[in-house]
Amino acid sequence: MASPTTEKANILLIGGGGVGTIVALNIETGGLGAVTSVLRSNFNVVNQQGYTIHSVDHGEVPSWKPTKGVLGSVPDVTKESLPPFDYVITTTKNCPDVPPTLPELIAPAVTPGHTVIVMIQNGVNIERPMFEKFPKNIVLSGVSMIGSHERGTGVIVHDDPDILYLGAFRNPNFTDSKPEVAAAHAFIKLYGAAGKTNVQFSDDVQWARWRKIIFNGVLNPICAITNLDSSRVRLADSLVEGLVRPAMTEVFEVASKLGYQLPEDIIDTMINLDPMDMYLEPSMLCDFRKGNLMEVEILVGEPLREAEKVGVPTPNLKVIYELCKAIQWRTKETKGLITVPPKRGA
Ligand SMILES: NC(=O)C1=CN([C@@H]2O[C@H](COP(=O)(O)OP(=O)(O)OC[C@H]3O[C@@H](n4cnc5c(N)ncnc54)[C@H](OP(=O)(O)O)[C@@H]3O)[C@@H](O)[C@H]2O)C=CC1
Ligand SMILES: CC(C)(CO)C(=O)C(=O)O
Repeated sequence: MASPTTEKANILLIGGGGVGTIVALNIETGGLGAVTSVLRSNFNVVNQQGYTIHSVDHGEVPSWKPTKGVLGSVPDVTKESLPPFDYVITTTKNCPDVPPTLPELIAPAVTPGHTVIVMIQNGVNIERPMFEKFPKNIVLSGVSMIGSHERGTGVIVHDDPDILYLGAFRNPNFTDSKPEVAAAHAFIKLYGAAGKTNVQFSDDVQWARWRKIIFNGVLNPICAITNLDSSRVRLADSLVEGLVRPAMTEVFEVASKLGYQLPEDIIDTMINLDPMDMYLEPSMLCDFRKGNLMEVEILVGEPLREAEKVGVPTPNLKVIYELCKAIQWRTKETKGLITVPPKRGA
């Protein structure tokens, strides 16, 4: 487990978009961690002028940068003789169908046996490839209920308060879970130090992830496929009873078969998660509208593969998955990640 090497914990955050920026701001405001953020498309703008943040929790924050600055790529701690990072926080979109995979991306910054990896990302089974690549590291799970998006380059609009359920994934190579639980509490302390966020310990991170996947595996992709925000999905004729509820019921049954007993009213809770007058755009719809790749595999593919393993029929989820994969395929073609054979006569 990381014992901070400097007075403040030395933190690398990878992916400074909607969620990552607010995560970095929370930590810096609390004063117990010093953050370096690795950025991609917004690197030049943020490097030159900082972020412009409109936050329901932090107010108006102009020209903001983490104290250790921003980088355009993941630093290699061994080659660059850098002090080890106590924490590497992942807040990118997680798309294992597009290389590099997340473990490959973060590897140069991870010190085996020292760095605590904190995955503040949606999805189920996301820890499995992490433990394969980093068998000696602690990996924490952050299930975030925030609403925060990058609306222009370096412009973050955070309009739904930050609630984070933080706990430890079980590393199958560790016999004792105590260091993992201690690491979760240590991170909660530094994350919540500013008192601007609602961060809570989660003692069953798999349960928390299967609870949230009822929303993220169904409403999120349906919003993207239909190009409708979640309020319009709820208003649109028979879509809720015809597709949303049946597909959520399938995911509920998969979770039950796996041993995660969710509350009986979870489906209604998730359908009505956000106030109607919020017109919430879930993250997959945001990606669709920006022409970005979507987290199809960790949000829809994994629940479906689990369903197949435990023998739960999921005909609705299967159709949602195939349609999402087709959208993803189209985005990959637009981005030049795949090419099709030339049209005859062209
Ligand atoms: N937004 C929300 O309100 C919520 C999101 N979540 C989850 O949080 C996670 C983060 O989502 P969100 O903040 O919305 O995502 P965003 O797309 O807003 O931000 C992700 C950031 O990561 C960057 N990134 C991606 N790959 C790399 C890379 N290789 N190197 C450096 N930077 C990279 C992206 O850059 P680029 O612009 O170049 O792609 C982007 O700036 C996801 O798992 C999401 O499902 C959970 C709850 C709510
Ligand atoms: C549930 C919700 C909408 C916000 O926490 C989300 O997880 C997402 O946008 O992906």
